[in-house]
Amino acid sequence: MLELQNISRRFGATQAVSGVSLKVPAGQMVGVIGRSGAGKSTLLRMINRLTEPSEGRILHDGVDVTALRGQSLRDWRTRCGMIFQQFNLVQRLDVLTNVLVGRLNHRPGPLGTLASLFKSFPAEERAMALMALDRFDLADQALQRADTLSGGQQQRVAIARALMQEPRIILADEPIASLDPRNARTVMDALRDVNRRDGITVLCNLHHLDTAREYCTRVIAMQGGRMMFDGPPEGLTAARLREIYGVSEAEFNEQSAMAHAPRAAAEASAA
Ligand SMILES: Nc1ncnc2c1ncn2[C@@H]1O[C@H](COP(=O)(O)OP(=O)(O)OP(=O)(O)O)[C@@H](O)[C@H]1O
Repeated sequence: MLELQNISRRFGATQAVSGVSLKVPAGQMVGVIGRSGAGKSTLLRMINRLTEPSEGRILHDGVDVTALRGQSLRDWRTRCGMIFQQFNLVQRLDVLTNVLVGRLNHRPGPLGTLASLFKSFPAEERAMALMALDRFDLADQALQRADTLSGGQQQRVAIARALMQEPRIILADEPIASLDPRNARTVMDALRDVNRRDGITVLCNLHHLDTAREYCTRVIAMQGGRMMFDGPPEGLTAARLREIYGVSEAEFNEQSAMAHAPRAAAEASAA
């Protein structure tokens, strides 16, 4: 169980997240929706402590995550895989090595350079990485450079890399905001697969309510740093959505798409 107790974060005069409390039982797939600037990224980043909360506590299975330091904080970050909008792969390295990078936190001692590392991964870790790639139909691309893949493929490599951490939770920060609809679907399918087959809790920032509705059993709607709704997607009716955002669902989706239009367009032309 992941529990956020009255979590807030300020950046100067900006209240990015304001007094959010929620409990997420293990194995849920939760969609966090909201417009650009609503506080979605800050909320997720506080969970693995990439961003420090200004106030409040985060507990995981009773452990106070907000108090962790040093190795125990690194261990917590290993248990919380993070997926970013821009994939964050090492572009010049091959796909398999990128996936193996997810294993680095599991080994003590100095790391050496990434390129020279490959040979030092034990055969079982290399097999584990290949299986993770195969599961997302990427085994044939294992030895290609990461920058030769489409955005959807790169994001699935990032999910495979996160799986190598053997996480309990995956935090996906706008994982499909840069992708065209076809690639977006393959990435959401991959996240659903790790949620259902591996029982990994998934928290996923999304712009479109229809994606949350299709993939998530629980939706959290953020607006101005506050959590305005927390419940099953069918509870977020047209009337409730208008109450929160002052617009229809079509207008909400359109505004969200426009906020990320340049990135999505660049991705579509690169694919
Ligand atoms: N490091 C930072 N320094 C200053 N302000 C920040 C920082 N990170 C976020 N903010 C501000 O906090 C607010 C919430 O930002 P956040 O990125 O969490 O929103 P979001 O809902 O994820 O938006 P988007 O969909 O555009 O990613 C915004 O006003 C943003 O400008």
